[in-house]
Amino acid sequence: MNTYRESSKLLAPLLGKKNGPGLKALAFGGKNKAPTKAVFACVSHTLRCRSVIDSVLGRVKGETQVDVLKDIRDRALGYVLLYELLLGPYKSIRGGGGVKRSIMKYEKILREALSHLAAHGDAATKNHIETSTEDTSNSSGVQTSHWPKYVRVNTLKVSLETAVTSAQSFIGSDNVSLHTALDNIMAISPTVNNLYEWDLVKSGSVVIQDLSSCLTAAALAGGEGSTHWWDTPKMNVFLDACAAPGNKTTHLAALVNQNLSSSKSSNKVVALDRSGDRIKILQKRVSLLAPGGVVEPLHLDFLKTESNDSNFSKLKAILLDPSCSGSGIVNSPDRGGEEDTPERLKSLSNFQLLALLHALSFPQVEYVAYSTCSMNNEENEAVVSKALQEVNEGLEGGEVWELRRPKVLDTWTRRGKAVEGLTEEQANCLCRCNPFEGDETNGFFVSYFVRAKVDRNEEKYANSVASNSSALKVPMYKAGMFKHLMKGKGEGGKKNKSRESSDQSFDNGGTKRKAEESTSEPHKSPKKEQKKKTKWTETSETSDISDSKSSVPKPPATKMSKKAAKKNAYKTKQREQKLARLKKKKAEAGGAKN
Ligand SMILES: C[S@@+](CC[C@H](N)C(=O)[O-])C[C@H]1O[C@@H](n2cnc3c(N)ncnc32)[C@H](O)[C@@H]1O
Repeated sequence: MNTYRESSKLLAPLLGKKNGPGLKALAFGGKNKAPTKAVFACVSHTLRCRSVIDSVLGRVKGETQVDVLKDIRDRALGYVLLYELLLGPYKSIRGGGGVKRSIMKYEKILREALSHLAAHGDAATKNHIETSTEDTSNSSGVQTSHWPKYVRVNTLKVSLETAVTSAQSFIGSDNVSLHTALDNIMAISPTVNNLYEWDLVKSGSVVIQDLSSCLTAAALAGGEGSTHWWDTPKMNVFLDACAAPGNKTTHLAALVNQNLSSSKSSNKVVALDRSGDRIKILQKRVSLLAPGGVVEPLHLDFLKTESNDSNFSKLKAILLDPSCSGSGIVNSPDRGGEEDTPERLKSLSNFQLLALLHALSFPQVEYVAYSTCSMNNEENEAVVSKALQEVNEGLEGGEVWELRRPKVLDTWTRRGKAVEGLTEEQANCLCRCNPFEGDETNGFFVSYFVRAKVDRNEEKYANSVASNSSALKVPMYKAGMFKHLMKGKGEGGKKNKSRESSDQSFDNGGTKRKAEESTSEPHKSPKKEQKKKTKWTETSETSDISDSKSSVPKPPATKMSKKAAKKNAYKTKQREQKLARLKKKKAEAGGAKN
């Protein structure tokens, strides 16, 4: 469902009429299906703030002769989006579309008009503006308004230094810091509202992306620390198995193509998604963020891929960020009131396990990173534990998949849980983010697997943030460091006036996600659940995901000696047994859909 469109449908008859049925009567009194909680809330807030929106539009017209809604046919949608942009909990429009673009052209003058009314308007207007921004907690109950906004520097297009200098001049040095967790991530003051107007955002040179969503590609590319196994003369291929809208894909492409030795050819990320609509979004993002062939989008079901596919001959590593419950996403009201039922979780975790086992079954693959933006053990540690157990049963000859602590995330403090089947040591290899316990990110989970034949490298990894910070004279981010800038704007002040979201969906992509896509959260639910899910886009970007019927991965054909052939026959038998188990699981997974 598309929340903005649904809201505009409900709002339209209420905008024109003075004497007609009210919102509740329209919403719940007719023959139509009752609106979702999110749609009802959106319309009721828009109606409550309508007089403020009209005053803003009036002032803009008076001052600049611009009629913001003039070219917008669906006026109700215009009001909904204006409410979201100026007065809603996130002060931004999630998702993309033509109406958003028409409105965003005037964002600056609209905000100026609102500020003027907040300072000089009549008492009723001031009261409306104030009360609309008072509650800074979102539907999950987590206070996010003090979180920094995370900006990933897209090193395929711009250097960190250029991005920092540009940020300092666009939004002011006081608002800019480098996050200490990873290289090339800026933490921007939450008081900054106009990131989408920044040239570097528009050109894709930097990406607004939640820090948590940057962990997966970082783990895969930097798991072995600064020993970059992918910096070989020949191209290495990475697979992003569930890639759309492409935040992690483009991040990975940037990571594995930076600081390459001069004789090195580019590395490539093959990006799969089984949703036709979503792969189109990914293609758009790739052309902006990672042009030049370093990403190859493919509309394919990962579960139906085979390891001997010609696309995968140079494949070494897989990033797997499959559909999940999204229970870690706290800065999106889409989550409001949604319950993860046991059936839904079971279906999701079955699919996640299948996908992870499939990734681990590619004989040429040596590294796998598996992540979700879920808080549930069932989708995280339990999947990892079952996958390890299952995959290693079928392997022989000293080969074993093992969990490793990604070196690039060595200093990350929140670790995984030692659920059944995992030791404390293994749990310590896993990374989690928990906004309910104070982390300033969405909830997230990352695991990193390595084929044990790969030599251990005990090098201690240290990222470059400290040296970048001193070279560029930009501070390193410390939790709460922007609080003094928020006096009177959020929970730091007496009244909670700002509830800027960290805007990270695209990851919460770009699609959260964001520039356009970044805002239409890519996550994820099984097909039947998807109907219930809220999409904050003007145009529905539905998934065409069909029931996954995975085909069995086949080992690649190779020439071999008699001994090797015998060994291979044994391996094949083992693999067949494993695949039979997989198939059985899959049959049990049944309706496990996106
Ligand atoms: C959580 S989203 C991925 C978000 C993405 N990694 C990012 O950071 O932008 C999961 C994606 O997996 C896709 N998907 C689900 N099942 C799939 C399958 N069997 N094969 C390929 N893609 C699949 C969904 O369409 C969805 O786009």
